[in-house]
Formats: sequence, structure tokens, C-alpha cells
Amino acid sequence: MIYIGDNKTTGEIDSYSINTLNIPGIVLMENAARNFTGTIDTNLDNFLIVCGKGNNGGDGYAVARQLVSLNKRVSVFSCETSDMSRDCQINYDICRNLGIPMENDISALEELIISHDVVIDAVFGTGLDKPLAAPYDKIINNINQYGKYIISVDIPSGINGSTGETAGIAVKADRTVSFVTYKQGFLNYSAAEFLGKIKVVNIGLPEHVIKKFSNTVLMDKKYISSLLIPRLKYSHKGNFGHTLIIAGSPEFTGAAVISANAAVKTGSGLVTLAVFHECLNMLSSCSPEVMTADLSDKNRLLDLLKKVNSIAFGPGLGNNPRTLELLKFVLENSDAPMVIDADGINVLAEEPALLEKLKNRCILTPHLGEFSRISGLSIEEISKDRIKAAKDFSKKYSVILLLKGYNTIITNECDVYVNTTGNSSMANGGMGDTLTGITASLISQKYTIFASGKIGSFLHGYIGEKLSKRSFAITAEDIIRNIPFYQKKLFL
Ligand SMILES: NC(=O)C1=CN([C@@H]2O[C@H](COP(=O)(O)OP(=O)(O)OC[C@H]3O[C@@H](n4cnc5c(N)ncnc54)[C@H](O)[C@@H]3O)[C@@H](O)[C@H]2O)[C@@H](O)CC1
Ligand SMILES: [K+]
Repeated sequence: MIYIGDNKTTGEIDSYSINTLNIPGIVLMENAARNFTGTIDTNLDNFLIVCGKGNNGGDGYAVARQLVSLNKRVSVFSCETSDMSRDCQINYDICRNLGIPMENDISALEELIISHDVVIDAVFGTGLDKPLAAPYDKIINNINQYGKYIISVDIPSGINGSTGETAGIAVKADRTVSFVTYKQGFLNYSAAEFLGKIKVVNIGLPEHVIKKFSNTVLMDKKYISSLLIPRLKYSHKGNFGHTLIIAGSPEFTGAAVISANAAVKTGSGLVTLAVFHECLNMLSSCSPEVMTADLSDKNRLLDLLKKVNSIAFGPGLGNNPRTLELLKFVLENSDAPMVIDADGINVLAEEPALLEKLKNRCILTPHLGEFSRISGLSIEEISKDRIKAAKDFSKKYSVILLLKGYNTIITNECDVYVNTTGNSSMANGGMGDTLTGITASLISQKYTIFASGKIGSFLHGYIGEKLSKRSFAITAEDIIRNIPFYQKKLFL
């Protein structure tokens, strides 16, 4: 499992390892360098390693030794040769003793970069603590301008590991090999263009040590598989629950169909779609597996609200007083767990007092705009630290929050899971409605609300990613059709 941490987390793991576990810093650095080197394509050769004076630079000097021992051609550029950290100095001295070509004249840097095939950027890591000035601005500019292939050690130099902001300028890496944790700053969308392909490597610390300092996790297939409940041979439809989808309006009938069909395909035993009276004719034949109900028939609705195992509320209902009244009615007359999405969220934003009624029974699935409306935070404020914004909201209202977008965040106020599946081939209308149907269906099948959010977002993005290998744009229908096939694939 890959844990996410900011610079503080890195510092805490570092000091625990050194001071409590008594692992000397130089050993951690050696492990880091060896594991970093292990990620480098063995066909690559002719490396220039650009080293700063802190431990990130120390990693760079240690990587230089490792590469030389693999018979690679290696040169080193030292940004500064005085006032190095202790472990950096040790590795610098070894490189000198080994006779590795070393240069520290800035006027030679451009030519050096041009004459090497790979630049390893070991200028700054988690210790970057001020804006970049000369000569570092020039060093980083040269790397970006002339580097043919750039691999950053731990963090692209110039990026803040906690926030993802740049110190004015930053290395644009083709690959970033990060130590111990996936840096929280990498989740900031503004950092994406600097990171390249990210890989996280260990430095010899067992998972239980890392876990002490981070409860924020990048979900992977193995983790999702561990959450899945296998179906027993003798189970019947009653075991897989009844999902009520409250969605759609005359302008947005598609949202209702999509959510309902996604719930069916995810395996809910029964699915009922409850719609406004004027949509009933059109939607009653939307899918043979979906039952329909008229929202104006209050007795039928009350009966459904009492007996269903989960409710999805919101897609396509319209952001208007009628939807708000309906939400109030549903909250007052049902204890079933709910997925609230789209216009369900929009009307909640109009009447925040209702949020109190969602306690411990809801997952909200806003995208950035909806989250901005319901939280009262601007999109800029949220984007600066999506994890914090999501956690704070989840804690304030005791709900599970699933903040959609690239790297979707799912949190129950303490633990945070980040979903990395999915891509922009899925950026079209109806995707959110699909996720809502999937998530509600999972809740009906006895998954916890939190687990349903995690599995739902992973599965949804996973299908999109797989289909996008052979298709340019993926529609909600494409996803829905493929749910059962890929859901099965998640059972390892
Ligand atoms: N357990 C860990 O966390 C480990 C960390 N390691 C490495 O250690 C790195 C952190 O090392 P450090 O804390 O020494 O920090 P860095 O090596 O990132 O940089 C700190 C040095 O750069 C200077 N500096 C910071 N911002 C500057 C700026 N804008 N302009 C000029 N100078 C600036 C500081 O004064 C200091 O000398 C990590 O990124 C990682 O690469 C590895 O050695 C493995 C072990
Ligand atoms: K770096």
C-alpha cells in the first residue's frame, strides 16, 4: 500500500527511524539510493547527476556511486560544495575518492546537460524552504531547457512536497521517484505538469512504521480486492438488497436511467427508480430490470423509503424548491443509508441546516463546483489542499465525503483514501450519475458506506481506464455495460 505524506510526515518518519529505531541516516540514504537506482531502465546510460547540498543532494551522490558500480557512465554537477549536510558530505567525498567526474562551475552546466542522455535531479527534496534565487533558478532552467530525459529524486526540485506549489520555478521531470510516501503536494493539480510518471520506493522501513505517521492512502487493486465480499452459492436476490434511485426530471431523464442501470449492473438485488409524475411514462420502460415508482404517490414512496437498503438521491432532479422539499421528506421518513449527488447537493447548499440530518448515514459525492457551493469555500481554497477541505467537511457533518475529480478523495474524517483510477476519456456527462448508481448498489449489497465509496470510485475509474486503451471517449453507457466484467476482475 502506498501512503501519502507531507513534508512534516517525512520529517517524522525520518526522525523516528533515526532516533527511535536507531537506523543511521546514512543507511536510510543508502537504501534510498539503491532503490532509486533499481527503478532506472537498465538500457539507459550517460547520466549527469545534479546535486544540492542537503540530503537530497546526498541521495544524488549515492546514486552516482550505485550507477558507477553498474558500469554506467556518470558525471556529477555540484550546486554547492560548502556547508553540505553530514550525509551529503560523506557521499560527496566517496564520489571524489572514486574519481567520478565532478564539476561545480555553473558556466559549464549547459554543455554538461547537452552532452548527457539522462539528468538526475537531486537539487532539493523535502527541505526546500524558500523561493529559488541564483544560481538555483539558472540551474533548474538549464535542466528544463536542455535535459533530454529527467528523473527527479524524491520531488522535482522547486516543488513543495506539502502543497505542490512551486518556489517560482521547478524541474519538469519525466519521472519522479519518491521515497517512503507519495508526497501530498503531488495531489495538487498545479503540480501535475512537473511530476512525470511517479513511483514510490521504500528505504527499508516496514509498513507498520509508515502507518504510524500517515492515515492517507493511495488505493490500489490489491486493497480494493481485500474489501470485496464474495457471493455465496445459495444467495438469492434478497441478499443483495433493494436500491431506490430518486433522480431525473423532464430535462434530465438520462441521469435517472444511467444511475438506475448502473445500480442494476453493479449487482443490487432489486432497483426501483422513483421519478416525478411527468417523467413516469418515459422512464417506466427505460430498462426491463428497473422497477419504477411515481414520486407523487406518497404512500408508495413511504413504503419504499421504509424497506429499501440504500437510496441514491440527486442526479438530474433539478436545483429547485421541489427537489429540496423532496429531500426533506426522504430524510424525515427513512433511515436508509444515502448517496447524495448533484442536485441533492445543490439543494443542501441552499439549506445547510439539513446537513445535520445526514449524520452517520450519508455519502456525499460532489465535484469541485458542488463542493465549493456546499462547503462555502472557493474552488481556489479547496484546490490548495483538497484533502484538508474534504476531511474538515466530513468531520463537521459526520458524513463520508467523496470529492470527485482527478485523484478522487474519499474520507470519513480520519482516514483518507485517494483514487487514482480513471482519466480524461471519461470527462463527459453522465459519469457522476454512473458512480452514484454503483455506490448505492454496493451499499445495498451490505458494504459499508465508506467501503462503497472506495470500491465504487476505484471500479468506475478502472473500467474507464481499461476501455480508454481502445477507445478515445468513454460514455456512461460504456462503463455500465462493462461493470460486471471488471467487477469480477477485482476479485483476485
Ligand atoms: N527518511 C527520509 O525521509 C530520507 C530522506 N532522504 C532525502 O532527504 C531529502 C531531504 O533532505 P534535507 O532535509 O536535507 O533537504 P533538501 O536536500 O531538500 O534541501 C535542504 C538544503 O537546501 C537548502 N535550501 C532549501 N531551500 C532552498 C532554496 N530555495 N534556495 C537555496 N537553498 C535552499 C537548505 O538550506 C538545505 O541546505 C529528501 O527529499 C530525500 O531526498 C533520503 O536521504 C532518504 C531518507
Ligand atoms: K529533487
